[in-house]
Amino acid sequence: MEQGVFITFEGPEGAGKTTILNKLSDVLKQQGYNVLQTREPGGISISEQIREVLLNKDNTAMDERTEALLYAAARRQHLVEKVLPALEKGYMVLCDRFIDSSLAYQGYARGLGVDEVYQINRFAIGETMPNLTLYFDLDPEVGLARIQSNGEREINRLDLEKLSFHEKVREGYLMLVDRFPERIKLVDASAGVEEVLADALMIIEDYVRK
Ligand SMILES: Nc1ncnc2c1ncn2[C@@H]1O[C@H](COP(=O)(O)OP(=O)(O)OP(=O)(O)O)[C@@H](O)[C@H]1O
Ligand SMILES: Cc1cn([C@H]2C[C@H](O)[C@@H](COP(=O)(O)O)O2)c(=O)[nH]c1=O
Repeated sequence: MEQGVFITFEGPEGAGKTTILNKLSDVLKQQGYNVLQTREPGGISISEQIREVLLNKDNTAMDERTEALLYAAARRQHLVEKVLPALEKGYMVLCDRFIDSSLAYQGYARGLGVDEVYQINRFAIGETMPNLTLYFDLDPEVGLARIQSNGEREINRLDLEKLSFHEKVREGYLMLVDRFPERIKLVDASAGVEEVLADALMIIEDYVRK
């Protein structure tokens, strides 16, 4: 059977990844694709349990390397239990965050080192990298304000980091866009939802047409 396509969605807090992912899923299903929508950290029971530990606001004592290792562990389990079987069945897998989150948040913003964090993730994911990554670029102040005005979105441990941390996350992502221009495509997430959706859809359609 034909191998599927693995597409990941990245960006700082409140950039609109989940909003656009939900809409893209519907559009792509209507176009006839078998779509699996999932997220990191989480997506399956073990990884959702790790997510609770990672994002719990009370876990202020969490060491930075512990954090990086827990994200990688959640990623491994999610990959083998959910993502790889779907790709083997030919699905288009749309995943809210993947390795680039670890590179931007733990590697760059926490200062653990992008190459070091890449190495522990290679142990977790082996050769599996996304075919395509959409990076939703937004001023973190705007993203955090969006989250605060959304009454349904719980504020988590990472959201509570200083603005300077979130600015470094964005810097980290922009560095990754420069480093992997073939795989990572930038979407201007400051536009309205319909415009962002159209841009994201165009990037995916361009990719699958090739
Ligand atoms: N283009 C947009 N313009 C204005 N508001 C938006 C836009 N996209 C999403 N929002 C709103 O911003 C908030 C955050 O959106 P969403 O949850 O999709 O972001 P996210 O990138 O998944 O965030 P996080 O990764 O931090 O959970 C929501 O209230 C959503 O309705
Ligand atoms: C996968 C991954 C995620 N993070 C951070 C990014 C966010 O602050 C949270 C996840 O919350 P979301 O509402 O689902 O976006 O976790 C990270 O720091 N490192 C990672 O690898």
